Amino acid sequence: MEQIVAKMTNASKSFGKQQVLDGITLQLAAGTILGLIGPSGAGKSTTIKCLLGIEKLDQGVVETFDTRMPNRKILNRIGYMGQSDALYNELTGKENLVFFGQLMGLDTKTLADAITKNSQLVDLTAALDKPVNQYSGGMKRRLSLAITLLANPDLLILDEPTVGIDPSLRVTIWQQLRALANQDKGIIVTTHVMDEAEKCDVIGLIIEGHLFAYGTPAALKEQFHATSIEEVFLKAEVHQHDSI
Ligand SMILES: Nc1ncnc2c1ncn2[C@@H]1O[C@H](COP(=O)(O)OP(=O)(O)OP(=O)(O)O)[C@@H](O)[C@H]1O
Repeated sequence: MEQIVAKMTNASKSFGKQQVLDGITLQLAAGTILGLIGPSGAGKSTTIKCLLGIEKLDQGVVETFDTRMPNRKILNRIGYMGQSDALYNELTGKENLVFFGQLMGLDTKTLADAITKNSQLVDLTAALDKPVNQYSGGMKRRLSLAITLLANPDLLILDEPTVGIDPSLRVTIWQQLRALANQDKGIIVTTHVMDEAEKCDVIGLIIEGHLFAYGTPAALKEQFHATSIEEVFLKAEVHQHDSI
């Protein structure tokens, strides 16, 4: 039976008078990648912040690893990479990796191995001794991703992980995400890149706080009579505006 790693049921959330999430229900199975797509401001980041317990739902339930969130004990099984890079700019890339790895409680040997492996993955090995304030935006993004992967979490939640990363490295990173999924990790990714969405097992299309469409890329293309997820996205936006 498939193991459900994260589950959100009937989630609603407002900021002041603005309803940002309206009755969102979705789930993530171990070994799969769920991609959240939608226009800017649709509610993707808020959805994942609610999954993590960083934001509190007004209504609905979130469970990860069969535990109702928020729950601190579960957090060490989750790797989260937000949209802004929370890095120490005065420290080098390596010092950042060591600092965050120690915070995660990794022992010296495990941490050293994880730093070697994940720095290679994001192609930062040669830049590890530079201070982060000399990094480009894409390099900071890659360092954040390496930090997120250090503790080998069972659930990865990545908010636009490939922004500022060039196409060839994007391909490598997606190959690695697929390899992690093949090791039974659950992965949630938000993206504005539609060919990345095509690589997901399941896509959730969020428009104005509603889960407007949800299913495999093939199912969504069939539902919208589209040949690509980009076309699904464009048609869905038109549908949404017609229905207002
Ligand atoms: N802490 C907050 N306080 C007030 N409003 C917020 C807060 N966080 C998000 N919002 C609003 O909620 C809406 C959804 O934001 P969210 O960041 O979830 O969108 P998104 O789909 O991730 O957008 P993007 O693709 O641009 O990252 C937006 O209108 C945003 O301005």
